[in-house]
Amino acid sequence: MDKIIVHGGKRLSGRIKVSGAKNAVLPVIAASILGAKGNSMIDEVPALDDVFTIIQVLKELNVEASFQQGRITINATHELQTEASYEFVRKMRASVLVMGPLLARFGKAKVALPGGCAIGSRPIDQHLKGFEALGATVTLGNGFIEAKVDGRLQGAKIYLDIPSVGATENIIMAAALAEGTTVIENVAEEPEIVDLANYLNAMGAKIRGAGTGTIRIEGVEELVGVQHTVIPDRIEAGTYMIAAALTRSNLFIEGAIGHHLYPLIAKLTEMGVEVQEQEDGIQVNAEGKKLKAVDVKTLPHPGFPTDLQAQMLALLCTVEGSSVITETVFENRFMHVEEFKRMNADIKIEGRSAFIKGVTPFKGTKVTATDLRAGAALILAGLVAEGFTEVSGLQHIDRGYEDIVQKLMGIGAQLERVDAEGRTKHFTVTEAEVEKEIAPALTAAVKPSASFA
Ligand SMILES: CC(=O)N[C@H]1[C@@H](OP(=O)(O)OP(=O)(O)OC[C@H]2O[C@@H](n3ccc(=O)[nH]c3=O)[C@H](O)[C@@H]2O)O[C@H](CO)[C@@H](O)[C@@H]1O
Ligand SMILES: C=C(OP(=O)(O)O)C(=O)O
Repeated sequence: MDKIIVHGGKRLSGRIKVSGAKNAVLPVIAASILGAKGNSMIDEVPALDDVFTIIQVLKELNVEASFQQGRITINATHELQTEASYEFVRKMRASVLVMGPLLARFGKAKVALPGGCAIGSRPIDQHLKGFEALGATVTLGNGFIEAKVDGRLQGAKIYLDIPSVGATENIIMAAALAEGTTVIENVAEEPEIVDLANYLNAMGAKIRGAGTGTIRIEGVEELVGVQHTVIPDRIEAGTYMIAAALTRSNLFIEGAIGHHLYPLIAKLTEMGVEVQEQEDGIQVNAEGKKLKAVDVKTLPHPGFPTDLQAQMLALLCTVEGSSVITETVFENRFMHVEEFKRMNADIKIEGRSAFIKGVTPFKGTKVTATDLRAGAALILAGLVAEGFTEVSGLQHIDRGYEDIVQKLMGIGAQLERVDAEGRTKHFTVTEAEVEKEIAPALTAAVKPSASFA
């Protein structure tokens, strides 16, 4: 298995470019299933394992999809299969997002039950409650969930118990083709929901209120494929903003949108980091600054994102004093704490809170990414650690960070990716490599992994 070896102690400087958002592109690709006419063309698509997985899911459904030069072209105009196998849902929970579009367009969808994962049990009851409210019959058995409706789904009033991102996405995709009006209350307000609604509206849907707590959808009879450019990845951007703070550097995060990152900007500012929003990105300057300890509580947007919790924890270890991070979104998202302790961190977990005592002089050692963001956070800690930090578990990082090694090297970090024999892997995911490495994987009907490993 590959590893990333980070040589700590290098000051970072310059510009780092943000890729298209993983969490926006996945629902957008799933929504392309709704295009009964024409091709969908999705631009700024990052070359990530999760993207390759969702393309494989679509191919399994008989959708035509190709990925070239950051653009995915999708044709879903013909009759499709309506079953998504465990193979893919197990690999990536977001595969469950094909359920709403399949149910809306073909009146049936069967998707493997996702099961638990490293950050929590992650049920999908709110998705299913939404489908049922729209008139579908939902049954569970043999590890699958099946939803069926005779004729069209019917518009309904739905209240989500939790503002779930996935449930909001699945239900708006289903309701887009329902007969009549659907009003969903207590929905997720994340920027990725707005991006999905913009894409669906361009396809011909009538969705209002995305980005607020209530979404109203007038169902239409048909949607057509269109071009759409995915928003920049606010979590990747936030990870690099935290990298600037953690290494006490001055970095420009190209493409980052301030409006999507206010909870992080507020915390960094509170800590004493200089953050300046500019037209084409965000400047983050922590050079020569003595940063302050702060408390952080993760919440649904516009609260502090759980997907930046591990990275923030790494940063707070480098600050003098006591900080508390409270994780309210996922019940088990502190698995990385044990790995940070291996690097010398002084952290105690009590219930849903991590009590951090700084300053930690991080020491390089062997650590394992327990999930995607934990992996990125360990790399960040490695940037300031004494000696070498060897991060394994890269299958998590490959799900969500495009070219992380090359990008960090571009701003002065010293790190490399090595294979099991210790040979350096020099690659940027160039278009040629996407074609060479990924295209064959996409043509295989079912392939366990499309990673580079
Ligand atoms: C692909 C994608 O976009 N993933 C993001 C999405 O995940 P995802 O859409 O899975 O996250 P949700 O917003 O659905 O989950 C939030 C919380 O609600 C619970 N829940 C969710 C649905 C449900 O039916 N019942 C239920 O109890 C979950 O277990 C969790 O505790 O939002 C999360 C919260 O911002 C992010 O961490 C993920 O990166
Ligand atoms: C938790 C994440 O993703 P997913 O919902 O796909 O597991 C994430 O992006 O940090």
